[in-house]
Amino acid sequence: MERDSSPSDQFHRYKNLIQNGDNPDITKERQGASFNLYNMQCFVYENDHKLQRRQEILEFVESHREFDDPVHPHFLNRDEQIDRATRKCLAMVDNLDAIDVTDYFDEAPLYQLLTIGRELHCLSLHYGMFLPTIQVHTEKSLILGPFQMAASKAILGTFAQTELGHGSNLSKLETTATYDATTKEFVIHTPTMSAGKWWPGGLGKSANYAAVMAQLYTSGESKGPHLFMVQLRDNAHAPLPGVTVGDIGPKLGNNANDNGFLIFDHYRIPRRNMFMKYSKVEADGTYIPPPHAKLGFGAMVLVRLLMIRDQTCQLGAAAVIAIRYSAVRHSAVRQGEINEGEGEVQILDYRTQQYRLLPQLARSFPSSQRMRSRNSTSKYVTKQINNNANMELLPELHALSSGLKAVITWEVAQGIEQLRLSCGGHGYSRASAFPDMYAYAVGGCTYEGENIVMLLQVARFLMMIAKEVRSGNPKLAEIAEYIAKPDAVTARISSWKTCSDEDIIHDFEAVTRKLIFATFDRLTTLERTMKKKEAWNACSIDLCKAARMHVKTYLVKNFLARVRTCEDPASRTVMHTLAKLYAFDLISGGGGHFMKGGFLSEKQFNEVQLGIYEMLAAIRPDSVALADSWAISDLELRSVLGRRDGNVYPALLEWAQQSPLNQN
Ligand SMILES: CCCCCCCCCCCCCCCCCC(=O)SCCNC(=O)CCNC(=O)[C@H](O)C(C)(C)COP(=O)(O)OP(=O)(O)OC[C@H]1O[C@@H](n2cnc3c(N)ncnc32)[C@H](O)[C@@H]1OP(=O)(O)O
Ligand SMILES: Cc1cc2nc3c(=O)[nH]c(=O)nc-3n(C[C@H](O)[C@H](O)[C@H](O)COP(=O)(O)OP(=O)(O)OC[C@H]3O[C@@H](n4cnc5c(N)ncnc54)[C@H](O)[C@@H]3O)c2cc1C
Repeated sequence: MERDSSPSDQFHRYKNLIQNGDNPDITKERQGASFNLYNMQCFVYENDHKLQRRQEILEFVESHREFDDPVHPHFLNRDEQIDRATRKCLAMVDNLDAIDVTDYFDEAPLYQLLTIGRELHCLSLHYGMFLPTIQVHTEKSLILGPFQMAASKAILGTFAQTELGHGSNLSKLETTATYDATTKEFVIHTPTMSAGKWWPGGLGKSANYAAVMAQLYTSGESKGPHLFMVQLRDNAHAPLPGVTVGDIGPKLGNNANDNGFLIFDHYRIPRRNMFMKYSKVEADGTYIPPPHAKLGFGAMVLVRLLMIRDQTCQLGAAAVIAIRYSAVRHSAVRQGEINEGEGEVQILDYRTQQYRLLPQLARSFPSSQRMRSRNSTSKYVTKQINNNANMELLPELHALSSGLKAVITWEVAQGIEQLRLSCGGHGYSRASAFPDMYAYAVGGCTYEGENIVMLLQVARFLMMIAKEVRSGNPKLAEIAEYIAKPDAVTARISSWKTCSDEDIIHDFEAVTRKLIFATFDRLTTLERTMKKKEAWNACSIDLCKAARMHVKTYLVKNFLARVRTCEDPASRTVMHTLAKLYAFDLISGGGGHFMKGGFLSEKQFNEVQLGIYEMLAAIRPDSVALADSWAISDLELRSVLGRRDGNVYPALLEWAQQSPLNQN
């Protein structure tokens, strides 16, 4: 169809009307901050070295043309998305010298975000689970070969555990690995349709190897799920005889990843392909059990820890976008004026808007920071296990990683949705980045352990502690010491300005303790008339509530403790208010638990509510600077709404220009 002027011409006419330079509102916000941004950023990232590394990695990526996107990824179809991600992955791993590849918590995820964006891709499982599985589960004397092959990409692997019929319940996986002592091989087989592997990332097209979880049978006996290194494709990348493999189709998000299915037909692998660091099958078929039954699940524990940090950063990025946008957006209708006649206001000035934004911003800080010390805990535990077969800390680490994974992924997904809503219509556009962020984050509620299933693992740990405390002989892990403290009758919380950190912690601990023991009592009462598993099922909603509260208490305590380490007084003051807002918001949301039995009085509850309103007002002038303290570049953010310069409207027009529908 002929037109007088193309959409592109019209666009350029608009664009010329728009002035260069940062949006004046956002500049004003920055100038009004009560703290020094650099000091705050150093606190957020622990030290200036980490901050400097962020900048160096950004500059490296920006200066390499192979990381450019000729077409904006939002406008690609699935094949093109996979091609793009694969091209980027190759460029990424060809330049690994740019980062410390062992830094899985900071440098590696940042590098990946800058090069590819928020996507699980064809190498996510290779780096995220296959390499860690080799590291954690291969005997020291044998590790070099497979590790070097995997590290150099001579082999590309995935982690194939979930099946069509079973994902959470690992004990019921159906794929079998039957040892044949005559040929010294394992026979890997898919005995039923529901035993087909389903979901592994990178399996559909990319991987040629997999760490496969299968039920081990040796000398005619079942020994439970074990891991095996299995080659799937030949040198020409065709599936090997006995292997059927393919892509499972499009999903809610992460569509650049070729999640796949896998069926084995009596497929043989050498005996040494069993990962034998902890459990073994000797040549004659003798089985040697591991020092701890659950060591085989170690790679999952590590990835849960990685996810906690990764997901929290998504919430941080979402808060940055929504806060910056709220600073440059004015409400367009007359009713929007707070004081009639004084003109339009920034939407950031609405108290309801602050209530949508600032608790999410607060939520994004504690878990990201704690993960730095969790990283050292996990290293410590791994060392203990490797050196002394000391398993004492394993249950604590399992409970903690499962609980944090469940609570944080849920809060991140909910938070991103709340922040999307706070941006009105533009939040619904993919240009905002919210849809991709949400699709990425919500996947984390399911993979690496479905959240309810994970909470129930925490509850197992808590019920065991409660039983020990009641028996008067507790051996308490550090994270559970508070469970043995004496009962508290009344809450200590008061006005946000006067109540101390100790008061807040006292109340959180007391409420969580009550919840744990109330659940424990209900469970033990039910167990008198029901089978144990039936009683557990009947109690499971309360068990999840107690587990959630335990994790939230942990997060509140750690946020407050971390704020105390901030050396810059101005930054500490703002962060302290943010930490209190975080705690008060949790109390307000969980009011039922706090007010039960009159623990928190109505007067105190009102003070909590009022405190929230006052803290929102107190943080408001610093909100853009607090968003900036995440030190996220535009390349990392990938959001038109969250641009650092605040020039949202021309950027939206420019982004829309790339729609293929505007090309003819
Ligand atoms: C440049 C490079 C760039 C690199 C960037 C890097 C960034 C990476 C980012 C990450 C990307 C990765 C993406 C990942 C994608 C998803 C992958 C998957 O989903 S994969 C698939 C993920 N799939 C899943 O996650 C499946 C989830 N399901 C499970 O994990 C298990 O079935 C279960 C835990 C639920 C039950 O276990 P089960 O044994 O069946 O049953 P019981 O309940 O009877 O428990 C008995 C006892 O065992 C105990 N215990 C249990 N586990 C552990 C442990 N780990 N430890 C210690 N203890 C443990 C438990 O406490 C209990 O103790 P007690 O009370 O008796 O004392
Ligand atoms: C994006 C994505 C990527 C993935 N990547 C991989 C991968 O690379 N490799 C891999 O092996 N897997 C992968 N998975 C699979 C993932 O690990 C599983 O989906 C997950 O572990 C949940 O298992 P399920 O799907 O069987 O859910 P189910 O266990 O069937 O859960 C369904 C419902 O049942 C409930 N439920 C289940 N068990 C219990 C219980 N004991 N008590 C109470 N409620 C229960 C759950 O809470 C949930 O509400 C991926 C999944 C996704 C979404």
